[in-house]
This record gives sequence, structure tokens and C-alpha cells, in this order.
Amino acid sequence: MTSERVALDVEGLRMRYGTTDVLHDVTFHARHGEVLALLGPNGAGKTTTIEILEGFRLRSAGRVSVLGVDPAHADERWRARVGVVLQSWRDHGKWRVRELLHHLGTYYSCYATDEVARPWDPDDLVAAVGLTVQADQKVRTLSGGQRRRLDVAVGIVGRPELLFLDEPTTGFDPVARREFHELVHRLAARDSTTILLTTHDLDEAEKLADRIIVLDGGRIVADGTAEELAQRIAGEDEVRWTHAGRSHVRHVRESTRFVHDLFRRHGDAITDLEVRRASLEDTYLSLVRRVEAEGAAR
Ligand SMILES: Nc1ncnc2c1ncn2[C@@H]1O[C@H](COP(=O)(O)OP(=O)(O)OP(=O)(O)O)[C@@H](O)[C@H]1O
Repeated sequence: MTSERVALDVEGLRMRYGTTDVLHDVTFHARHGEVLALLGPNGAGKTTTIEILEGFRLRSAGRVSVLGVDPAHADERWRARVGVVLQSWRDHGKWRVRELLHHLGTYYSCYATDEVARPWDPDDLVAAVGLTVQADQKVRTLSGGQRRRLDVAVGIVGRPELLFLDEPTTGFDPVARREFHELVHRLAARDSTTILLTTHDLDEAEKLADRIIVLDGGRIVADGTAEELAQRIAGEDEVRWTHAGRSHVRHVRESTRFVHDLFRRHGDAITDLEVRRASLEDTYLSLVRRVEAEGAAR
């Protein structure tokens, strides 16, 4: 469920490491309850952006507001409203799963409000991330994918209003991935949690995100829904059909009109008609290649 209220507001964000600019004028926003995927090649600036929004890294310039607060000057009360799942987290090996979540949850109880009961009940939380069977196991005995599920549980134990997920499903098996996607949908739809995630899995971005932002070389090169980006960037749909026993394939910009003309000309003689819109992967690859070609031409 998305609302008009802005949860994330980033304008003219710049980051410089030494003498190298790695973010140039990055501007975007997210409404409450929106799921945003940040995509881009290695080194594009995704983690740097997320770390600035989390308040872990100080920006060089620009305006950033996260839940109405500048993360560079945020306090504990703000931190309790924000959940973070980092790329890797390797502590607390001796703790048992439920015990650890119960313990971490106690830090959030003083931030409970009339609207948000904090923390998440440990039994409900282990069930939500699919760790009920492992609830009494020591953390160090979990498999890689189970550890990642626990990372997600740690990130949401305080029932955050805004959740940052940096490559959340690395190491998940297909069942865990599907369950995680359902959890993200539930958090956004039922609890109106705003979610910003980075991923290299384009299928995952397409399934989860209301909106997709592509960063390349520290600049935003695309921002929109998967369909909008496909229309704007990849542009062409693939139409396949059979006529008089022969298979045909054409790539066209306006597939609805093309199919209409096809039927007007050949009527019922057309069989096996299939229209395939550009996937996010097609769109992403054509966008990144275009940006690289422009960079090489400069
Ligand atoms: N602490 C640092 N000091 C200097 N340069 C850094 C530092 N952290 C990141 N960089 C550089 O900033 C750029 C952006 O890095 P960042 O980690 O944000 O990219 P990313 O999009 O998250 O990449 P990946 O997909 O590989 O995780 C890279 O060129 C990287 O080398």
C-alpha cells in the first residue's frame, strides 16, 4: 500500500572519496509503503548511497531526508524506526536464534507507539522468516541461507517504518527466495513499510519493486516502473506467430497495432500468436550498454 507521504527524499546527493567523485547529483524519492529497487553494475554507487541514507556514511554534498530527518544528525529514536540488513553480518555465533531476536528486540520496546507495537514477537518473527525449526539452534550452526534469513529477522525485529536491504537474497535457495519475496510484499502491503533494496537479481527486482532506479557510474540513468523502463529503453516487443505452417518472429515498437494488422491481413490463418514484452533484464542490459557506449564516445 503506497501513500503520498514521502519517506525518502534525496536531492543533489554527491559523494567524493579523496579526489574521486562516486555519486554525482543523485536525486530520487520514495513514498511511504513503496518498494524501490536500486540496480546498477559493480561500483555504480549503490552501497555508498544506502550507507549515506542509513547514516553510516557522511555525504559530501546534497540534501537527504529519511522519514523527515537528516540521517547525518539522527538520534536513537530515528534509528529505531529504520531497519538495516547489511551485505554480511557474522556475530553472535553462540546465541540461539529465538534468544538473540528476543534480546535485540528489548532495545526497541521503549520506542513502541500506539500505532506500532515494538518489538516483533520472537516466535512470530522466526515464523515470518521461516526459521521456526531452527529457533533453538545456535547461530553458528545455521547454513548460509538460514543465516541470511536471520539477518533479515534482525533487520525487522524493531518493526521498522523503513527497511534497507542490501542484496538480501544472496545464498537463498528457490523456496527461501519465494518466501522472502512474500515477506517483503506483506511488509509493504500490510505494515506500509517503505523498502529500499539493492540486488543484482533482475527477476527479483521486477517481482518486488514498485519502482526501479538504475545507477551507473554514480549517476541515475533510469527511474520508473519496470513497464515504463521497458517502454522507454528497450522499446520493442517480440511478436511470434505461425502462418501457413511457417513460424515468424518480428521485433516491433507497437505490438498491439502490429497484431491488429496481422489479423486484418490473415485472419484465422494466424496461429500460435505470442507477444513478449522486454523483460527487465533486456531493458537493463540495453541501458547499461548504451551508457557504456556514450561513456566511450565522450
Ligand atoms: N571507502 C571507500 N574509499 C574509497 N572509495 C570507495 C570506498 N567505498 C567505495 N568506494 C568506491 O566507490 C565506488 C562505488 O562503490 P559502491 O560500493 O557504492 O558500489 P556498488 O554499486 O554498491 O557496487 P557492488 O555492486 O559491487 O556492491 C566504487 O568505485 C568504489 O571503488
